[in-house]
Amino acid sequence: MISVSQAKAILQKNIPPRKSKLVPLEKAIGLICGVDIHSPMHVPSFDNSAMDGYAIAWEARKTRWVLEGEIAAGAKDIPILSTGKAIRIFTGAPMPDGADTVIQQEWIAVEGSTLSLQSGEIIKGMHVRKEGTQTKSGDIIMKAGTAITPGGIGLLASVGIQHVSVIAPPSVGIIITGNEIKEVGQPLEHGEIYNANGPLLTTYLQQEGIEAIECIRVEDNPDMVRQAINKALTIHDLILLSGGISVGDYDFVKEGLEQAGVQELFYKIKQKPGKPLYAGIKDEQMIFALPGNPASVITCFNQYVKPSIRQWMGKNPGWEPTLWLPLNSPMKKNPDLTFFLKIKTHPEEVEILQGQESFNLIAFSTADGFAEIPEGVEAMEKGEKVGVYLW
Ligand SMILES: Nc1nc2c(c(=O)[nH]1)N[C@H]1C(S)=C(S)[C@@H](COP(=O)(O)OP(=O)(O)OC[C@H]3O[C@@H](n4cnc5c(N)ncnc54)[C@H](O)[C@@H]3O)O[C@H]1N2
Ligand code: MOO
Repeated sequence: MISVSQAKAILQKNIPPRKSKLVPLEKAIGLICGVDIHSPMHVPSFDNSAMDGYAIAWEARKTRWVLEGEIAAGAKDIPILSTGKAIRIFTGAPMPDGADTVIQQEWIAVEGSTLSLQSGEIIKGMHVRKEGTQTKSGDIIMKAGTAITPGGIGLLASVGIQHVSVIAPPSVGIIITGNEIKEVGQPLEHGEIYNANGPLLTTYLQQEGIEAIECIRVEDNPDMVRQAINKALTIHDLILLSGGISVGDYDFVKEGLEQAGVQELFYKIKQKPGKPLYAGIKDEQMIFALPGNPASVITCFNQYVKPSIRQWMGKNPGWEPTLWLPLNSPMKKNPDLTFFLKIKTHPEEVEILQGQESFNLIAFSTADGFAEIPEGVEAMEKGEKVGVYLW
């Protein structure tokens, strides 16, 4: 069996190569920009007013103008400014030829068609947003590797970009094994349980920005498990299996993966929960067989699958704890294993929640992360700091 850090190091070295794809702008949120993006236009694309006020040609010590005409935002017929005159103008409206300065209306008194300056010092060029001052056509406006935010989408939309090349999220096939599993909505017979792993894995993947998810169920039958694996390998980049990876007589996942030509990266980690985790690769595909207990699935997903996906997608993977906080109670454990404990964080401390068994999901109603208690540690005192992974 390998340690948690060895398993993570193996995964980090074996993430398949990235692929890129073109997506509509509104689908790019949360994804990583795949190439440097150049602006196809100047921004602003025309000189325009930054204020509601009056467009003038600046002259030293001039304080009176004759008003003629107006220009609203979006106006098509733009008058030319005559010498000594002013044109009424609004924020975002194109500047008229002949004008170089805008005076905000609060500084001006209007009497008939005469404008007089009441206060303020007019600086040549003030309140004019000049063409190309934000961005020149051809400038790089977003670098490859940037996480695309709503603000970034606004920037790209502002230069008329409709599609953006991003690092493609992997397409994922989930295979849920188990004769005892029923879907929510079906009646349960004695000995049966509801499928928790399918919905939790699907929604974890959705949170990572993955839309191409197929989730199927197979019985604990070696031929059916093998066929499901082979089919998933023809379609998906990432395959997640739930259950059937331990040593029972009805655990057929490992042999199914071997028969499908998957190369094992590791099997079994010195950890609790999730000890019998399997990871493998085939061509440019990655495969995880997650131990069926739901809390083991959640732990293994968060510790190994999620960081692998994030690294694959060019994001910050989060292989290590993000926070160190003191325990609010002492704890004891088996020193041969790393423990991942469901926790609730409080402003200054960590609470270890009740129900740490691998079958027990109750802690997830309040948990906001895991604490990692490393291999080698047998006991911890109240107040000792633990590494925390928040969801
Ligand atoms: N003799 C040994 N037995 C077991 C060992 C061991 O080392 N020696 N390891 C235990 C550990 S640790 C784990 S974890 C489990 C992993 O078992 P499998 O991956 O083979 O999973 P299953 O046996 O199929 O299921 C385990 C458990 O989880 C429930 N389950 C399965 N799928 C779902 C689902 N989709 N939704 C909700 N619950 C699910 C299933 O009913 C079982 O109770 O092996 C131990 N045994
Ligand atoms: O390792 Mo298992 O996931 O503890 O029950």
